[in-house]
Amino acid sequence: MDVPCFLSARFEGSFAYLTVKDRLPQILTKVIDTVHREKHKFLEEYGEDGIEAEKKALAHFSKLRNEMQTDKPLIVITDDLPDTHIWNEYLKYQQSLLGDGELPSWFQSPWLYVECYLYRRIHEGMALSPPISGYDVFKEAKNDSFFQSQNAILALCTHLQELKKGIADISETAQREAFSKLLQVSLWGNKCDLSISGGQDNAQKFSILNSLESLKSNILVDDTEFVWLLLSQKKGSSRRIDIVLDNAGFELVTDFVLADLLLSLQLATEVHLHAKCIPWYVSDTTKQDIDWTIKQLLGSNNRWMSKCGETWKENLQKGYWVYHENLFWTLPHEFCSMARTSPDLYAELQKCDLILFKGDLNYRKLTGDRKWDFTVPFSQALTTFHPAPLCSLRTLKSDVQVGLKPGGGELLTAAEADWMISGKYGVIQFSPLI
Ligand SMILES: O=P(O)(O)OC[C@@]1(O)O[C@H](CO)[C@@H](O)[C@@H]1O
Ligand SMILES: [Mn+2]
Repeated sequence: MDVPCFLSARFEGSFAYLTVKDRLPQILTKVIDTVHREKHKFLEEYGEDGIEAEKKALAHFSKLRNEMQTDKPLIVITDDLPDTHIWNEYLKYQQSLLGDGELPSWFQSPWLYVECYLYRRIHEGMALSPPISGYDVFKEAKNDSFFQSQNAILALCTHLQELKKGIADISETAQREAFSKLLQVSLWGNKCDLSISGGQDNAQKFSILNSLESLKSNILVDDTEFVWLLLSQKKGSSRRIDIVLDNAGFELVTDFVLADLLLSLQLATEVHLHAKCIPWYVSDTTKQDIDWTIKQLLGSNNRWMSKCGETWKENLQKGYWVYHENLFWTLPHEFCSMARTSPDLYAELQKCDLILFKGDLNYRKLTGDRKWDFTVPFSQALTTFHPAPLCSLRTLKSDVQVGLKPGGGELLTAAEADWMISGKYGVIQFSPLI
């Protein structure tokens, strides 16, 4: 099957170009500022070794920023982590795709590759700077985002606990309505992403529940009915739903609330959560973020928030929720390569009854970050990636979108030139197991 070309910064004026030219350097500068500000903590904790390490990391990041801003060739990664060889093999693969003498570079190579490569080089900078290697350069921003979203989190936890009080007696229609509402909350939670904002505050300041009705027209593809039909059949039977998480902070709470409801409505008997192994795309969730978020809720003086914290901690302890970690999620690979490059993960996902993919980067990897026509069916854009029935919950923050009705994309472009990158629109897009 012919597949279109990759999004790339080589297309001047494209969103990829503006990202590599402006936003990624902005994100890297915020990393430099953050590590610089932590100097006194590194001194307190590690003495002079901490200061030397901080200097080494800053030098690494400054060199990295210069390489990116002057479109230098991409270079091998020199730390010695479990995925280093995979990244360096991938660099060779990217080079093999080019003509003689050409080298992969920031503005010429596929956007998906160079953006993922940036975050892996940031991690390299910390890995090469012991004893501060374990410091998450995005932690402060992720924590702030959580603290700025307290009102929205409080409203959501209250909503969930009130709903659960009478959940055993509500009608099938009310159950479907409750599910649909929290699926939309999880979708719009994806707006709170610190990569699109260049690391600037992007927290959820008010209760999202009151906005769902007004946001409905911004859902460009709503396959909730297909998801509901899949899950409402054989309720109570053993069923596994996986959530490939995206951002920490408010979005992570919306995903926990959805995961809680899936169990409470007996739409699932186990929910598996996939987070990132390393700090990624500024606000993506790591295991430390999961533990920190639940601890914050547990310590809340609000009864509903602390109740949620207790339940979610217990779900993880008792195996109703299962945590997974896999290097694949922080590699540059399109998901259609998973069966070949990460067969263990693909086999794991084949055990699922449904996989929920959160966010824009996952959507880009699902569709290969290619410039598909808007009307190409979602299942077709997945090409060979069909481990299980899957649904993307994604707010549009990059210029790739499939599965629209004829003329839909063109109408939106005529009305709002930035409809694919503003985060204003979203999709609940389903693909059955084919
Ligand atoms: O995956 P997320 O958190 O929804 O979004 C990630 C993102 O902000 O980063 C990239 C732009 O730099 C795009 O994929 C998208 O805009
Ligand atoms: Mn993200």
